[in-house]
Amino acid sequence: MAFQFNFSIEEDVENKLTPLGDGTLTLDSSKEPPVSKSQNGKQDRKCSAEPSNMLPDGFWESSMGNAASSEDTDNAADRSGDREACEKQPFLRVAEEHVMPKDLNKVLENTVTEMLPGPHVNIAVVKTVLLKEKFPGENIVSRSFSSHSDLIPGIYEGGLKIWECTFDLLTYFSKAKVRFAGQKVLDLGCGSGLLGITASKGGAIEVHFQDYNSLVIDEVTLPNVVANFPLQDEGGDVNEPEGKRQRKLKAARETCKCRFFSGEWSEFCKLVLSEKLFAKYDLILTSETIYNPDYYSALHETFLRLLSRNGRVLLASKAHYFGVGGGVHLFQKFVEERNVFETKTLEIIDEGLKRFLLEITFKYPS
Ligand SMILES: C[S@@+](CC[C@H](N)C(=O)[O-])C[C@H]1O[C@@H](n2cnc3c(N)ncnc32)[C@H](O)[C@@H]1O
Repeated sequence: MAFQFNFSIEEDVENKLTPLGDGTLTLDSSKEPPVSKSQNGKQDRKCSAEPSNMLPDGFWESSMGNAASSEDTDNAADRSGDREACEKQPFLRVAEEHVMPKDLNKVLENTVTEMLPGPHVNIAVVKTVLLKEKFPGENIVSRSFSSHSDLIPGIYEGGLKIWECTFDLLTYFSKAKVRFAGQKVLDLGCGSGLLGITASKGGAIEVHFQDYNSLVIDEVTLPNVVANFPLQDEGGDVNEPEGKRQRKLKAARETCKCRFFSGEWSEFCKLVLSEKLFAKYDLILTSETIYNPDYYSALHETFLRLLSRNGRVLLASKAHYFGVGGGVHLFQKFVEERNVFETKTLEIIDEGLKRFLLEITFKYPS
């Protein structure tokens, strides 16, 4: 199955892309093993804030503004400490919460919405047109295009497009009649956010979306969520038919129960755990997030710290990721060695590139 892009880039921008230097990896494992362009297959990971030359002016500041508005003073102080620590350790991209904009129509500006093809009925996907004026200079989109890579470790982790294991999990949800009702769900490494959106539509009480890149959250995840719960109150027309009013209320409730975070996993953990009333997740959904063995420790720690004792992780992955070296068996071995969780194979999809669906639960639930 070919990967489906849910963004496009203005032609003019594409024409002006300049080739990148070392450090990019291609993960298009559906055809042939990709080539690592760097000598050691890696690039120094950059710290916290998007490097200023990769984002539009004011982009970082605006997401900082969002974060500040959602945190109390103590937490904000903690976070600034995190930022300093992060500046010293260039491995951690600091986590931020992205607040849902009040005017949801703005979120869908310059986008075209389509229904997801195939058996995954009822999910709208936004095709985002990333305009040159909005993202001047170099950014993760142009870097991804210019380097012909699906990710740039530590800079762009692949969330701009929908990866095929997402479709495997969506299919599994319907086949296995996975229940979301009443659950607190995390879509970890969400990209398009289709897993979390499905959970929300299925009655989850709260859904959190996390992606490494703030651009992905703002330009892909959030628009997709809004496109799936599009109605909002436009001023409370008293003559509005009851049915329409009820639908608006329902849509508003759906969007309210979603929260959005960007940042590296251990930073994300710190951010959510800093909330006094944080309740752990009943269900963590995660697709194509075990490609890089360097991240296994942070991922395992995230499950450990954020999953409720009786909760479960549903993880979808290719058997092996050429070029980066991760894959199902390596990750299962890593989990076994830590002896905290057990993994169960739910399904093996053996068409094209072999893919796995795993369930991960605590070995000793309380
Ligand atoms: C290959 S993409 C998959 C996106 C999406 N789940 C899908 O299936 O379409 C991997 C995702 O994992 C997240 N990710 C990978 N490594 C991460 C890390 N160390 N910290 C935080 N997020 C990470 C990225 O945000 C990215 O969206």
